[in-house]
Amino acid sequence: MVSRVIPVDPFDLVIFGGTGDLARRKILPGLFRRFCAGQMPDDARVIGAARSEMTSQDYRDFVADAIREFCKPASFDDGQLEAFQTRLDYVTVDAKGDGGWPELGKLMEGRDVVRAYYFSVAPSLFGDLASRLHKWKLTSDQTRIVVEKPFGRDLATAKALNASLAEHFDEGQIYRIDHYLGKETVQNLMAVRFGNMLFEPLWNSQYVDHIQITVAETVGVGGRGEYYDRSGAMRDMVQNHLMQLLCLIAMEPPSKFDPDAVRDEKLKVIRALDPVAPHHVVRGQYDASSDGPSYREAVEDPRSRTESYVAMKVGISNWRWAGTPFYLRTGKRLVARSSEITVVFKELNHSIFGEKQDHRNTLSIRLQPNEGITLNVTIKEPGPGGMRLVDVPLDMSFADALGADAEEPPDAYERLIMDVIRGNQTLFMRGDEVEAAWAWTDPIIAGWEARGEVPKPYDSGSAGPGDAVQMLARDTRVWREVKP
Ligand SMILES: NC(=O)C1=CN([C@@H]2O[C@H](COP(=O)(O)OP(=O)(O)OC[C@H]3O[C@@H](n4cnc5c(N)ncnc54)[C@H](OP(=O)(O)O)[C@@H]3O)[C@@H](O)[C@H]2O)C=CC1
Ligand SMILES: O=C1O[C@H](COP(=O)(O)O)[C@@H](O)[C@H](O)[C@H]1O
Repeated sequence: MVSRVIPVDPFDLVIFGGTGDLARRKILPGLFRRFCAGQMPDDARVIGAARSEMTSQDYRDFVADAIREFCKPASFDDGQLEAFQTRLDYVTVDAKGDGGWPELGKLMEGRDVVRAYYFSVAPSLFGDLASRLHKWKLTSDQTRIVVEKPFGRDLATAKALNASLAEHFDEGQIYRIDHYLGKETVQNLMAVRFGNMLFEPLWNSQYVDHIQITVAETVGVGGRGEYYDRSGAMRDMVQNHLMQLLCLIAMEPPSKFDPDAVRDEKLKVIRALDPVAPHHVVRGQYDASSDGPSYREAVEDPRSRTESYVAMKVGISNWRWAGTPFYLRTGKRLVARSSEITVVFKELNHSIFGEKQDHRNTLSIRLQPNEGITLNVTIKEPGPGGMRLVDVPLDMSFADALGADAEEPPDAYERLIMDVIRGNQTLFMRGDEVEAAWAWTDPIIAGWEARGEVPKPYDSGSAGPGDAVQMLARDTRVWREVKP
């Protein structure tokens, strides 16, 4: 397969928080992979910025260490790494003070290139960075800012953040990252829905019984306990990643694949979400196991009421989906790392084969691992046993289908950063979308707090709390098995 690398314009990318965890694990290795793929023009530079005192040479060494640690072994050679290092600079900058800003300005002076500022710092610094970029005249029409999650912790804080960014930047310059939108299969979801005749006519409550969205993780909260315990699965995963998946699966076809057409349709879905009744939500918290501490041990709070798991039944009140439930679940320390969306079609209303069997078509879109799509269809059981029906998968793994020599798809962060440089906002959240998502999430969280709800314990390495199974059983449905 011929590799298709679409070149981007020359750029200066300043990473505020260039020494942090996200920069080391995702942003810098991602940029290096794009460099190796030939997508970084000669006149493109990456500038790390943080409070730590270091020289540009120190930073080049720091980045090389990060790349050696987080890029797949043997996927590059030292020559490539040395060439990438020549594109790196570093400035000591304090987001809360004036130190370092003139030096940053000097470094960027006189360069007629795209300017992108990646805010990879704590959200409390986003407003400081925006106003100091403005104060030190480091912005122009060519400027873009990339804002990490979490984008607020509720509607009020998200509105305040939108307002503070809007003081200095137009909406067209603000790139709110949701890295799930950069995943290969998430974009494939749109290709499958809107690039085929086959599915769209059946994509509604007349033919779809229900839809399941699962994002299961094996990892716990790790070193991010302090942040996570203030957030929980609802704020950390549902309000953003699962909400985006729900939007893409449920939205109307946009008139074209452009940023506002797509984001308008997603917004309509969020605004059509029903309020969620308390008995349609299950919250869980993982227990200790032989290979790891309990949630409460991990966050060092023996009474924490924060959920590491949430499952919910969601309704969409619009013409297409009224009556079709969407079941969402996500959690940490589960049995497998497995993210998938499954569309479960209705049973046939009459069987000509004279036997009543539960045969349903399902379409599963696997996000990770083993990205691909499986369509379950009913056929005759092979052999002389008469007309007995059996369900078989039509399975397509993208890796197999595209061939062993297919180029490995860019990871979510590298794809999204290149979209920032290109000025393409399709895979980024618009301010009104984020606010609408919080407006739906806030009352659910407020209800838990008002009722003093304690999450249900679940075994690490399990599929989550039994109550989530009961929630579907009440609807005579079952969750898909969580398997790697
Ligand atoms: N890590 C992850 O997996 C994920 C992180 N995120 C988000 O990304 C952002 C960064 O997270 P993460 O990298 O984990 O955080 P870290 O705490 O690891 O890094 C924070 C960075 O900010 C710098 N910094 C802190 N204070 C200032 C300041 N006053 N002025 C300038 N720089 C400052 C730090 O460097 P120094 O101390 O030298 O100034 C460091 O480079 C956060 O918004 C987080 O929510 C989102 C998803 C996943
Ligand atoms: O944003 C986040 O996502 C990760 C899961 O991302 P994935 O790409 O590994 O599926 C999650 O672990 C983290 O808590 C959350 O902040």
